[in-house]
Amino acid sequence: MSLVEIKDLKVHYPIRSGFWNRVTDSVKAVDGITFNIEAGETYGLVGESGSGKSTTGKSVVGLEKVTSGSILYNGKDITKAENRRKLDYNRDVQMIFQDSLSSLNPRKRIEDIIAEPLRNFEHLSKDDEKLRVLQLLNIVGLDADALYKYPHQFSGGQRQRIGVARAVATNPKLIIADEPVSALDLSVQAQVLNFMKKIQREFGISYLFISHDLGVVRHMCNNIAIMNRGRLVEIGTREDIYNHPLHIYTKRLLAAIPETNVNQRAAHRASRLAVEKIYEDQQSKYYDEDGMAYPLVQVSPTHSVALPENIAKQLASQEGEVQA
Ligand SMILES: Nc1ncnc2c1ncn2[C@@H]1O[C@H](COP(=O)(O)OP(=O)(O)OP(=O)(O)O)[C@@H](O)[C@H]1O
Repeated sequence: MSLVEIKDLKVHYPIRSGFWNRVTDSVKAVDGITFNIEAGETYGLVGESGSGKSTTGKSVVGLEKVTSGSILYNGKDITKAENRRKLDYNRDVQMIFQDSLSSLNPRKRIEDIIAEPLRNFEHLSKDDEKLRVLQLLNIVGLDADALYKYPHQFSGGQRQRIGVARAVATNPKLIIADEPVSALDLSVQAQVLNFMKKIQREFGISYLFISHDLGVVRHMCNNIAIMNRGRLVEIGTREDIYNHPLHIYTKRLLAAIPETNVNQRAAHRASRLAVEKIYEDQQSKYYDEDGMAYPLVQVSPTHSVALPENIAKQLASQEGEVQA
């Protein structure tokens, strides 16, 4: 059994219009996605803005009402509030947000911000609580003088590390990290990601790592799902996605990773243009008549792509993949 099993999850937002404010349509933010997260792994959920990643993340933490489908945590469906209560789910599953300035209360000192989940769930003595907060600050590489400061007195990278410390305070099993480093400079990104990895090793945490950037996800994730307009277009291991991408949408995301090596820039630009040309010429091959992704088809034990079966198998064999 996987730690988390997401099965045919749908989150549709009603659109109301007219004098009677009736529901006339819906935004299919998440439209039938299925994937599993194993204990101790980092699972990447990647797609452009608006593809439904945050809605998925919020559904897993229980912040979003699910339209249909299930989210099993240790085998229990946590889309039902009574199961969340029974399982101590709010303690076991935490979230790290992209924007640390607005997700950390500006009027509270760091000591109180990090202690908040402890106060909700652990009920420690004042001394034990302070000791625990100091340990957590230490884990994310911050000094004791941070205790009495406010969020605005820190850099973006430091604030994100405070967000990580707060998220791990209750020893969670799963952390939903929604674009945790997108707002940071490249050098600071690496620092925060390293802290997240260190904490994962120490505490055996699983991450659902949400990002629009396949470049960031590469060094973090064992398995990756690519999301496009509420559906999954490709699922695979890191090797499958980076070395044998099959869907044009995945190839476009890969081509969008900035090239840092100056000598490679011309070649990188040429391959990006080539991918864009394939996208323009062959879009209809990759999407159904409504412009939506097809259901996923398995092409190897670890790799699935959203294409008609014959095309999926043909592309996979061109890539030299073992067929399921
Ligand atoms: N509360 C809401 N009511 C109506 N539509 C919503 C709501 N929340 C999200 N949406 C819509 O659902 C779709 C998916 O949004 P979501 O925020 O999950 O995407 P995302 O991939 O996380 O993008 P971003 O990285 O920009 O947040 C978008 O079209 C968005 O406008």
